[in-house]
Amino acid sequence: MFPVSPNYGSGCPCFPTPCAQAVLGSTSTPVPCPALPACVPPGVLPLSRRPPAWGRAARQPPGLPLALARAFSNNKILVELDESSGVATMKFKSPPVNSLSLDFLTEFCISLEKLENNRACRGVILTSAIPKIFSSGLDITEMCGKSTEHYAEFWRAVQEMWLRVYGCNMVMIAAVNGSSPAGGCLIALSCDYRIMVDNPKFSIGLNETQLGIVAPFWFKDTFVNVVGQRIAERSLQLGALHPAPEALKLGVVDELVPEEKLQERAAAVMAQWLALPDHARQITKSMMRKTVLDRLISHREEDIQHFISFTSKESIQKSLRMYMEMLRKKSG
Ligand SMILES: CC/C=C\C/C=C\C/C=C\C=C\CC(=O)SCCNC(=O)CCNC(=O)[C@H](O)C(C)(C)COP(=O)(O)OP(=O)(O)OC[C@H]1O[C@@H](n2cnc3c(N)ncnc32)[C@H](O)[C@@H]1OP(=O)(O)O
Repeated sequence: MFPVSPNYGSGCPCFPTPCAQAVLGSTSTPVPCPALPACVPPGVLPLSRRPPAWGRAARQPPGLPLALARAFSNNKILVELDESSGVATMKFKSPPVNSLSLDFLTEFCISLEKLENNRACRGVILTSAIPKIFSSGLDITEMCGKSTEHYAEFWRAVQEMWLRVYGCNMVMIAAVNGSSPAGGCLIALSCDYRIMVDNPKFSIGLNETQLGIVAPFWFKDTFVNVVGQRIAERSLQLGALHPAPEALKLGVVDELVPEEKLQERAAAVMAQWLALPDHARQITKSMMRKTVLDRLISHREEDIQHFISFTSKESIQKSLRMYMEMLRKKSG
């Protein structure tokens, strides 16, 4: 099996099965995937790939089986698309706590890409099928006692997930029906709108410092863009997990609803957002988020190296092991 071009990634339409041009020949001269010129920054879909579909859901592209368009589920995420509204729901169902493992992240990116490539889909609601938990954030076991190659692969997948959600042209709504620390909070923050269940037992925030680790700059940028510099600075330094009512006050989430109203409310908010012309909303979104996206895109490899050297430090490994031990003691 030949290696693929360094430009190859899930931004290519042929991902995850590289087309002939994406594969490096024995000369190992990088040959980019032919679809790449159409892909603006890697990991972010260009506006031109999504035709405007304002006012109605566009038709299903020919050749795609209808059943696939309506619902598909691999393992850890259930995806349902309502073609009449153009709204898909991605329901996380990876027990016990929807932690963001490499497998989860890979499935997440493939599922979102399928929806992006489906003209019938204009908006996505992210939610959880696990009671009381939206997502417990990055799977800590992926960052403990593994090889540097594994850390690189894992971190690239985390970056890819963020680039895809934050750079997504579709309307993204987080229906947060449980606790959402760290990476789980990042997913919600990367959406266009956040609705959380009104339950003070559910909390949300970037609690990395509590684990003895540091939220990467693009986590921080995303947070600052939602809540502003002062709230982000205090919350990040303290590694605060905000109970739902406090999260609302600080602007971490946009509204709270009773649990039984969550899906209905998410659908209503989605309908409001989809009432706007796609092209105007998409260009505005891209304009608001471009600087932050570009920062990671242009420093992606450096960020991976940074993650590897940070995570490989014995002191960081020790902190992560102690944290996992604390979780195990609490649960058992
Ligand atoms: C300068 C900087 C440069 C570079 C950047 C470098 C580094 C930055 C790196 C990383 C950034 C990371 C962001 C993250 O997302 S880290 C993950 C943070 N997550 C958490 O802190 C959440 C921890 N979990 C909990 O608080 C709770 O589990 C809960 C509230 C989500 C759910 O509580 P429950 O009581 O319902 O469930 P538990 O009994 O606690 O857990 C069940 C089971 O699941 C295991 N588990 C929980 N969370 C995780 C996780 N995130 N990863 C892996 N495993 C997890 C827990 O241990 C239990 O397992 P056992 O049943 O005991 O085996």
